[in-house]
Amino acid sequence: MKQRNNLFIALEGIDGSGKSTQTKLLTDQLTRQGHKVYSTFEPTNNYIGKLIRDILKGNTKADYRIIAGLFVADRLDHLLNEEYGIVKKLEEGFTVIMDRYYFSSYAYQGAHMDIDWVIQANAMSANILRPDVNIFIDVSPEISMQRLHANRDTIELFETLDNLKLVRSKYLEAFEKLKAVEQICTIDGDRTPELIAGDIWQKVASMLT
Ligand SMILES: Nc1ncnc2c1ncn2[C@@H]1O[C@H](COP(=O)(O)OP(=O)(O)OP(=O)(O)O)[C@@H](O)[C@H]1O
Ligand SMILES: Cc1cn([C@H]2C[C@H](O)[C@@H](COP(=O)(O)O)O2)c(=O)[nH]c1=O
Repeated sequence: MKQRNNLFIALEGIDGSGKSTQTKLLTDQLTRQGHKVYSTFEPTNNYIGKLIRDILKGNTKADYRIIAGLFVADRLDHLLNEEYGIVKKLEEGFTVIMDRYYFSSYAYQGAHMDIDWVIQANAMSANILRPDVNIFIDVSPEISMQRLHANRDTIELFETLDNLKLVRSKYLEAFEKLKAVEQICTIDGDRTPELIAGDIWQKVASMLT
């Protein structure tokens, strides 16, 4: 197994699976251990990400193919931007934690169009940077919907029970298709944040020098 001091970690899961919660817990843990950490997310808050969020809220209408293309463009900017790009952050020695990366496109856009097309459309990002590990927080869609309704006033475009069931199945399909080239670690997310964080830390610690 590759052991390095700064890693590129992608956290994946359906809406409400606890990615933001676990990003924070992992950031705190790594920081306590003396690592420089850059935590970030997709869709970004930059110019393309803002347009995507407008579409997700229902304020702007767009065809699914256009949404898929916007995620690809947002991702390339997120990788390559000279100011905030992840490639630069890794070169500077940061461990980068991503709340969603290209497996989110495979699962969410793959739920509405040919998954192989979505994988092809993201090939440039995969060639630039493949995560050292994709951590999939696997939560049942029913639990995830309960969490979203308990904690949010608004529900976005993809956040229905039927869609989240479909998205979860597309994550599993994408992992199966790409298991030869991707590092995938599945964590049972139907538990307390502390237990989930413990398992994530065990995986990450095993990859550090
Ligand atoms: N293991 C857990 N058990 C119970 N509640 C949780 C757990 N993890 C997170 N939550 C709560 O569920 C809600 C969603 O969590 P969080 O925002 O971390 O998920 P997310 O995957 O980032 O969501 P989204 O994809 O919608 O941004 C939050 O209110 C959070 O406090
Ligand atoms: C990166 C990415 C995200 N999405 C979807 C998944 C969520 O429903 C929204 C917003 O993400 P958040 O974590 O809830 O803030 O965007 C997607 O469809 N495709 C993607 O590539």
